[in-house]
Amino acid sequence: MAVSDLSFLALCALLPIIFLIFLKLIVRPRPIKIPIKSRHVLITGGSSGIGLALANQAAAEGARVTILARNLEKLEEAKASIRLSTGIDVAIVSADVCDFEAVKEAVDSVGPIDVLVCNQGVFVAQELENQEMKEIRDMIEINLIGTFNLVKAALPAMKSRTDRKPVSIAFMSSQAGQVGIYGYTAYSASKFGLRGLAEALQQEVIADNIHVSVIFPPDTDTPGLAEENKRKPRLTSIIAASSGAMKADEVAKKAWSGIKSGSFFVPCNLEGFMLSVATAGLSPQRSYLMAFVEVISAGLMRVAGLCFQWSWYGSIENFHAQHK
Ligand SMILES: NC(=O)C1=CN([C@@H]2O[C@H](COP(=O)(O)OP(=O)(O)OC[C@H]3O[C@@H](n4cnc5c(N)ncnc54)[C@H](OP(=O)(O)O)[C@@H]3O)[C@@H](O)[C@H]2O)C=CC1
Ligand SMILES: CCCCCCCCCCCCCCCC(=O)[C@@H](N)CO
Repeated sequence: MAVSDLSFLALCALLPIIFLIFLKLIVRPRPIKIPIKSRHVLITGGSSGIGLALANQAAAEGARVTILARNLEKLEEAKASIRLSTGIDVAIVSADVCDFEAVKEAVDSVGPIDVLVCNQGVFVAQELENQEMKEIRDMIEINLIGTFNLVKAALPAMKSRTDRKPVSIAFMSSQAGQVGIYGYTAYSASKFGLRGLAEALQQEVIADNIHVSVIFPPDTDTPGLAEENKRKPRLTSIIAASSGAMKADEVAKKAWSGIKSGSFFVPCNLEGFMLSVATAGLSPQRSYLMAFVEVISAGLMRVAGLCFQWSWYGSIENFHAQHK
């Protein structure tokens, strides 16, 4: 092999390293750890499904947990089930996230929060044409406006805490908050909204050492999903099946590991990882490695995304052909 060939090879090997150094200069660094042991964690929608799994795991890790939801009986049941599995008592508080005054009162009554997980949510899959305005309003009100109410109520105390330890605000979005899916016009709008809220909020609160995370789960086995499945458009199920379903415990595990490392995007499975890379846009990124993966695979991920779209539009076409 000639010397020039060797130096060319060496350059090829060096390029990624040079590129990583360049990324290190432009990506704002600081790996971070947000411990939850002995800290106060408020989980909304903590009486069922993913929220209950989040509460269970946080309690097991030694966090002081409060769960918030509307129905007091369901909250009591959740509290009893967490005690049964962990031997630990969580605090419960009943409030409707749509009512700002009630949220403020609830948040003030539970004391300063270190980790706020806005997980409450409702979902009814239906073509926009067939969906009631009431269902559309509920999804926007509970999933999006309710989250604004929570952040507005909790932020003042979070900002004025005296220790400067890192704290977190996390939002439960959905893979349907990264890509629009048939049957989810209102739901996707509410979940895409959370991303906008999160991106802007992160810039506003970074100086207070508050770290924002957005979690994007696929279909997850919960009471909410069982209810949704009773009347789901066939095409919604077909398209959503592109991403493998998960158990609530698995989603909670991914969510906690993302929140604790201060990750902005928290995908939950392989498809979710691909989706997060494909939709990285101008989202913040604190991991050089992930930034590197995003940059070098951007083109390829666009191709993969187009293949998915191609297959989804194929399913839609087939469906209409069969139902003419
Ligand atoms: N399951 C899935 O397939 C997926 C779910 N997600 C998201 O994860 C989150 C949790 O979903 P999941 O566990 O399935 O839902 P569940 O329906 O099982 O639980 C929803 C929780 O939210 C609470 N809640 C609903 N409305 C309000 C309200 N107005 N004020 C306060 N609390 C409220 C419920 O309690 P109560 O009714 O008593 O108020 C309950 O605790 C949602 O944001 C959902 O969009 C994301 C992707 C997939
Ligand atoms: C670049 C390649 C990316 C490939 C992956 C594409 C997969 C998209 C699947 C979207 C599934 C949406 C599920 C919504 C779940 C949900 O929120 C409801 N159950 C209501 O809660």
